[in-house]
Amino acid sequence: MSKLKIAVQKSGRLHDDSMKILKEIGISVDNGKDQLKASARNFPLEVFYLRNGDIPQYLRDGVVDAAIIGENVLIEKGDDINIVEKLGFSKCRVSIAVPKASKVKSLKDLEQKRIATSYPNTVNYFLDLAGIKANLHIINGSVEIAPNIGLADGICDIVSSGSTLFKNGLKEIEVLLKSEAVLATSPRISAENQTIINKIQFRLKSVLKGRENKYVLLNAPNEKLDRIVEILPGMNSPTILPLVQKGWSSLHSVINKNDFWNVIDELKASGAEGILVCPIENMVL
Ligand SMILES: Nc1ncnc2c1ncn2[C@@H]1O[C@H](COP(=O)(O)OP(=O)(O)OP(=O)(O)O)[C@@H](O)[C@H]1O
Ligand SMILES: O=P(O)(O)OC[C@H]1O[C@H](OP(=O)(O)OP(=O)(O)O)[C@H](O)[C@@H]1O
Ligand SMILES: [Mg+2]
Repeated sequence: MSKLKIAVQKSGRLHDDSMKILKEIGISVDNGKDQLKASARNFPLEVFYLRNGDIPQYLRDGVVDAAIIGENVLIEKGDDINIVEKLGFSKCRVSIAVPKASKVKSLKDLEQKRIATSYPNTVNYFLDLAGIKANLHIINGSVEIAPNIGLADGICDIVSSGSTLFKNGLKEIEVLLKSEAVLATSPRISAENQTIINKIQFRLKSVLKGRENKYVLLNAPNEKLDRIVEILPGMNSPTILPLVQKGWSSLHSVINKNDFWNVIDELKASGAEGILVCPIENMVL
């Protein structure tokens, strides 16, 4: 039986969450700190632990069939690679930043300026769109230091909290793109391995949907139930079961985790008691 070869970052920001999501979809693999390859124990899958930046080439060549990778790296190096599913972790943006005192306010002001970056294709794409010509200095790390040492007038790099920019006296002037970890596939994937990816995608959707929602249980007097049902924007009609205590019922519903905090006060004011909110592991739709 064919095994799907999937690349996961060997170490770095994507590694732990990538292994965690594989585990959450029921695939057990040895963690790769000291090894480059591992087989799943209960699924036709082989994991290759690789550098994030090398993965687009491996996908293109068909050396691996699929990968968990930062979307920003695919935009930079893999525009022919298919994104199957966004995974909701390692969220960041790729932005242009300049020293706080700089007069550069937008892409337009970068004409003939020096920009340090590890993302030359991305920067060039956006500069071309804006009709701007600038000089790129390609460096592989510590990009934020470049303006301070006189190497560049601005930078293009990953921003998340913004603290690295802040510590280096830089301000973000333009967000070029937003990124998160994604499941991507090789253009050379076989039909047989595509069916394995389809299974993985189905499981991922169930886990990701579960993460977005909470299972809510509460008790309420029967005469208050209609109002409470109105407040709860449930997936389907909620389940209502009678309690031993006469005139009271227990109500169960699935609710978006963000919506829950918006309605909690109203639920209490409408007579809901003993409210329990539980995580959902999987939501199969
Ligand atoms: N500060 C951050 N916050 C959130 N996500 C980030 C951040 N920095 C990077 N990422 C995301 O995580 C990915 C991996 O980043 P990391 O710094 O671990 O590796 P790398 O140096 O890009 O890759 P390599 O594995 O090739 O050494 C990036 O491509 C990006 O998608
Ligand atoms: O906005 P922030 O939350 O400060 O995050 C942004 C920083 O995170 C990344 O570096 P990382 O820590 O991955 O170091 P690296 O350059 O060694 O990859 C990125 O290259 C930025 O420098
Ligand atoms: Mg990094």
